[in-house]
Amino acid sequence: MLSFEVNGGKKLQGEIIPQGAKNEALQIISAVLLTPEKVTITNIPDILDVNLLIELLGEMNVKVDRPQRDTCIFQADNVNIDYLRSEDYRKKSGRLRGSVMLAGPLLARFRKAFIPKPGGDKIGRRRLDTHIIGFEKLGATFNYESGDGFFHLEAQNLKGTYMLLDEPSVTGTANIVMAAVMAKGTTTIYNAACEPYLQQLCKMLTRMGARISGIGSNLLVIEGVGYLGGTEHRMLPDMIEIGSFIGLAAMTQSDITIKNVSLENLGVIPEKFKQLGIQMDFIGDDIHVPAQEMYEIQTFLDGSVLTVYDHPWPGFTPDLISIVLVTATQAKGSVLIHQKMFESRLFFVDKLIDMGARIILCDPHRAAVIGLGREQNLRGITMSSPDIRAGVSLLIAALSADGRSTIQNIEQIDRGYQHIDERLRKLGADIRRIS
Ligand SMILES: CC(=O)N[C@H]1[C@@H](OP(=O)(O)OP(=O)(O)OC[C@H]2O[C@@H](n3ccc(=O)[nH]c3=O)[C@H](O)[C@@H]2O)O[C@H](CO)[C@@H](O)[C@@H]1O
Ligand SMILES: C=C(OP(=O)(O)O)C(=O)O
Repeated sequence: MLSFEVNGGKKLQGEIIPQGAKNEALQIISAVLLTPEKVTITNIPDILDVNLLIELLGEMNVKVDRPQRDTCIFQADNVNIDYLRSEDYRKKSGRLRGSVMLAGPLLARFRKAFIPKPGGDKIGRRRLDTHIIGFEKLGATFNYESGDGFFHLEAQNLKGTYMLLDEPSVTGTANIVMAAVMAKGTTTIYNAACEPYLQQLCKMLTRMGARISGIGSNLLVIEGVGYLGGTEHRMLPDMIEIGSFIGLAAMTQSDITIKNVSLENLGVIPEKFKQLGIQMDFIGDDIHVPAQEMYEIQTFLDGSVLTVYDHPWPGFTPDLISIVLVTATQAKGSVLIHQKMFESRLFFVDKLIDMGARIILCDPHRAAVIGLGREQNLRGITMSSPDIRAGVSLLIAALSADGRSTIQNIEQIDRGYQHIDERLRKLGADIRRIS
């Protein structure tokens, strides 16, 4: 098990370029299965989850040429579907959430798919109902085999229909969209998720020949087409990494410029960090976070305590709730953090409390943070990273803390943050990867 050893308390300085977006990459790379032609994808993040998905495609006989680390040329002209029934596939795909999105394109193109119990963060119940019910509405039949733990899906003909999703599931919407692009007739998806990840997917599919309207909204209308062709696609910068770097800069009193952030695709993210009192300058498409001694959490207009909660896009993403929480521990003032979507994502606060943070975990979904206002620094400790975003939050805490911290189980962090130790060292951090 790998760990990070961090000597905290150093002020960082410099520029950092965000990686390509993890959650977009998982959708986009799954979509290459929709065509036998070449698809070139750039700005691919070099992270565990994405590399594993690329490996899975390779095992399925998809040709993968990686001329540079951030660029892949895929060609799915001779796909081996049988691999999907193998023990190897079950094991590997069970290590990431994104593998579930292979099902939509496989159904669309090969009329059958298998979904093993997907992996990803253990942050609460993560059901697949939206995916499966959506596929069923398009005409697929499924059966769950408890013996092998697979959902088996089949569809002789996929037929467009109207559907109102029970919740705007991100991967669920992506899956249904990919299944519907080659269905017969018109599919209308209401209560669709509309994160930039999905907007990017729909734009890519459109370039491949799909006919999709309503992109960016929660009402997608898809006219099925008979064939999709090759294309090129460039991933947006990872908005979760960008938010993480804003929190990191404020918490460690660092002067950091986050380059090429694609501000227009960040939604309310900068605003939420502003509500914590963090000063930012927007220079072209860069965000400059100047070194700041103090940041003071705003109140609501009537003077009541601020609440930061997650909500489907264009609301605030649940993937930045842990980062906001840790950043608030050194602010002046108080905030209630409400993680509505996932029920096991806030338990990491016990480690922050051990480090000296003032936090009351009200219940699994809510934590009240009473900012220390730099009256005292956090103390370095040994801790383990329970999930990807909690892991980075603990890393931010460790970088700001007095003394040495050890963060174990950093595979969780490596799932989604590219070469994070190297990149932080370039900013002046004292961080080492140890085994
Ligand atoms: C690979 C990938 O893209 N992962 C992201 C994706 O996961 P994923 O697509 O798995 O997450 P879903 O959007 O399906 O939903 C996540 C959870 O939130 C609940 N839920 C969802 C919508 C809603 O309106 N109310 C609600 O309570 C669901 O029941 C589920 O438990 O979206 C999540 C929610 O943004 C992110 O945390 C994950 O990083
Ligand atoms: C929860 C996350 O990822 P996944 O859905 O891949 O587990 C995340 O990126 O914060």
